[in-house]
Amino acid sequence: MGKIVIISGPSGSGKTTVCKILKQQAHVEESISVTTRSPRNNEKDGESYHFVSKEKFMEMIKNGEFAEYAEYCGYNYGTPLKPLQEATKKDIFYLLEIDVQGALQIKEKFPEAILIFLLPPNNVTLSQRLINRNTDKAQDLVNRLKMAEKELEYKDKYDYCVVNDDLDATVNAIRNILYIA
Ligand SMILES: Nc1ncnc2c1ncn2[C@@H]1O[C@H](COP(=O)(O)OP(=O)(O)OP(=O)(O)O)[C@@H](O)[C@H]1O
Repeated sequence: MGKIVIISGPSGSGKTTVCKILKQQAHVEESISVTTRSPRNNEKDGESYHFVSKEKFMEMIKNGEFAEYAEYCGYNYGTPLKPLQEATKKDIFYLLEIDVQGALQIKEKFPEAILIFLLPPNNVTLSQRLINRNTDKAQDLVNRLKMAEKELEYKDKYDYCVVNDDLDATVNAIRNILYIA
């Protein structure tokens, strides 16, 4: 049956980049999270995220529409429950690109979920990648880098840690994990 694969890691560690490549493969699908943050330049509603207002997000919590939800750098993020339940009935890998708080909530509800933590090669490279990405306001960028240190403390709770230095090597490492998991 479907396997839930959670990819976490500090902002800029490469989660989106890696998931985008992984989901090109057959039998790999990705959850679309709901968020109250604004879309980045290249992001379309319903593709990268479902972008909603704070009020709508709170209503969705009240209606039990999330498998997990968390606040990250001042914005809300949640994983829709229904598609996740559907995915577990299909013979696929279902990727969740979520933060450490959300990951642990899912692991509690779905203990068979595979938790992968993506690490940057080092702090300088992480900052450089976020600066080069050029998608965040200066304050958001500072907040994301501050959060990185805290998030790294959770890495030992994960089943696997992968250092995202060379992108191809990272993707191959994750493919290998999924075949053996
Ligand atoms: N292995 C790599 N080598 C060089 N650059 C990379 C690598 N992986 C990702 N990047 C680049 O680093 C930047 C951050 O990657 P990405 O947006 O995937 O991170 P993220 O973890 O999803 O961040 P966020 O949590 O903020 O969404 C992007 O510009 C991406 O192209």
